[in-house]
Amino acid sequence: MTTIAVLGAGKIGEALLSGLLAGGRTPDELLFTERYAERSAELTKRYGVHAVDVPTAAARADVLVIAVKPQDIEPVLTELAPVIGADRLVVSLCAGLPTSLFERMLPEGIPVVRVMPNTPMVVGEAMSAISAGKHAKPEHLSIVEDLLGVVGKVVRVPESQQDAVTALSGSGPAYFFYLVEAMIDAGILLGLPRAVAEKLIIQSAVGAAQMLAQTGEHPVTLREAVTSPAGTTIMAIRELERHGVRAALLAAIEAARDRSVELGKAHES
Ligand SMILES: NC(=O)C1=CN([C@@H]2O[C@H](COP(=O)(O)OP(=O)(O)OC[C@H]3O[C@@H](n4cnc5c(N)ncnc54)[C@H](O)[C@@H]3O)[C@@H](O)[C@H]2O)C=CC1
Ligand SMILES: O=C(O)[C@@H]1CCC=N1
Repeated sequence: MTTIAVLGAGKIGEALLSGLLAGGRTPDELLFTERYAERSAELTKRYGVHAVDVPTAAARADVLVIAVKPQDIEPVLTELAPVIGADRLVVSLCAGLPTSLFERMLPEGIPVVRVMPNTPMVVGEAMSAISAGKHAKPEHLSIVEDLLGVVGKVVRVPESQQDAVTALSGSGPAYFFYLVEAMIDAGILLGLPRAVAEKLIIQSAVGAAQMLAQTGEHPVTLREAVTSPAGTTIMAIRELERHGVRAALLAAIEAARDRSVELGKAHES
């Protein structure tokens, strides 16, 4: 039985714990550490998973998943370094932080796998990209693939691509939520009751996502099928182009990539 400890059970840490439980893991295979006692109590009540301190997590868990904010990484690694055994696997979910930071702060030879997941983990639909650090072997990548395969899809990427991945799929759900929020507002503008607008847009988003996932058709083909000559859709597309929505997305995702690079640089020695 592989025991997994999540160090820092905030939004993504909780998403992982709940996704693993929904995927068939039992609470006794999972542990977490948390800075705030109130948060620990809340998670234990909700999931039956126990909060421990870092030495206990290092002693009992085979896989230590680090899910604190990048800005909070150093105290966690300082606490972990003296207590971690050589047979443990460290998995970082932290945006921007290179595996070299973990390798530098932890004892020599500890395998580290960098992961960029996303929050659809809570419904078993995460997209996670994984990269091996210098001491991580193919079997370590396989362990992480098996672990995250329970909560969604997993791809392997070179670590040099992780900042781009972070901007695309790590932050990606937020862009879709933003779009949905704006489209619901448009429904309100057109006089629909909020509940109706929400239902229309959420189901349209689910349907469109399922079509993308299941048909294998290119998004352009799917969009063209909705866009009738001199119809309604092309009038909306013209406005989206006029307002530079495509260019805004390119610039937005580039800015997210740049921020990921910057978060990593803040911890360079
Ligand atoms: N939220 C998201 O959609 C995603 C987040 N990530 C990454 O996951 C990490 C966590 O992000 P969130 O969950 O959004 O942040 P969060 O702030 O919700 O969670 C971080 C948790 O770590 C705890 N913490 C901080 N220092 C600690 C310490 N020394 N010991 C124990 N617990 C400690 C905090 O109390 C908090 O509950 C970040 O590095 C972020 O880049 C990655 C992919 C997606
Ligand atoms: O916004 C952030 O920094 C984190 C990383 C990817 C998604 N959320």
